[in-house]
Amino acid sequence: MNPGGQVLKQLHCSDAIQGSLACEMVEELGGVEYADRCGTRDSDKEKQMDVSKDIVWHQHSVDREQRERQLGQQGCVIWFTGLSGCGKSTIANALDAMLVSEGRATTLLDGDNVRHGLCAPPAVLEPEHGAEFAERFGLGFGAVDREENIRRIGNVAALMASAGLITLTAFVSPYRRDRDRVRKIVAQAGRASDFVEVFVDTPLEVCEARDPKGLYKKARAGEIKHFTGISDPYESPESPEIRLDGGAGESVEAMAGQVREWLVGKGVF
Ligand SMILES: Nc1ncnc2c1ncn2[C@@H]1O[C@H](COP(=O)(O)OS(=O)(=O)O)[C@@H](OP(=O)(O)O)[C@H]1O
Ligand SMILES: Nc1ncnc2c1ncn2[C@@H]1O[C@H](COP(=O)(O)OP(=O)(O)O)[C@@H](O)[C@H]1O
Repeated sequence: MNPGGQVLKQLHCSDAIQGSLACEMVEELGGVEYADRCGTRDSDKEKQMDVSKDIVWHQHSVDREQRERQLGQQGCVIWFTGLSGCGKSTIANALDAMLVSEGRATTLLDGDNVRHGLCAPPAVLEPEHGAEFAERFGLGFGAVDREENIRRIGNVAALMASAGLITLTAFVSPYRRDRDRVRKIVAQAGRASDFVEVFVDTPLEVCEARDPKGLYKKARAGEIKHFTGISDPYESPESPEIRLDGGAGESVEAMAGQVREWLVGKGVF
């Protein structure tokens, strides 16, 4: 990677972050906010820029194929996306239970849960790590924070798929670019077909009527900023592998079954 070159100038911010660039280099790419939050801040910037050259990929003796053979399935990422309240968690949870009852090895990453740990907000980090750390690494719901949230989850999901697990994820993941980046990460870790985008397409009115956590009410009252569908955008997938019509009165079991059938059809197990 040539950090000063034209090639980098064309990169997106988070691609540059993966290359361990210093704040100024990332800023140069146009991502000032992301750079300030996530770029390296060490005084010895020269050394920081060279760090990537000192990291060498380690080839393990147990490879992915061996793990998959042992489990009798292909690792993959089933990525549920949609508005808050569309049914992502409920359907992913039903599918998870269905697959586990059949002896499949799975895992389920859910937005609300992951935001309690790996992607915790600043207020959760501050008591243990201090204000500066919390401000730098804690995540909220602005576009850059969602980008980092999905980047972290995408990498974790790819690692889990590499371990042979059927990895179910339920995140709003409202931005197409962020989802497409995860698709790329997952494909690079395995096969192009390993990323399965499932769009839970439930009309906003239905989600808002459900409002199980009272968040839409708060968003309408202006108590929550950047609320997807109300004061923040949701970019629908253009060509998801699977589209579930979450507002048509179909049962959760039927929709989970639809995803299961798709996996069977693709030979995942
Ligand atoms: N501003 C705003 N916008 C959307 N959602 C919000 C917001 N604030 C809190 N919540 C709650 O957080 C859950 C979404 O977290 P995610 O990590 O999935 O979001 S994202 O993928 O980074 O967009 C989401 O969970 P689900 O309702 O299960 O989708 C909400 O309960
Ligand atoms: N197909 C469905 N039909 C009726 N209610 C549903 C359906 N799917 C989900 N629900 C209900 O809608 C609410 C939101 O579902 P949830 O899975 O939490 O959505 P999300 O994870 O997308 O925020 C829950 O109360 C759930 O029971």
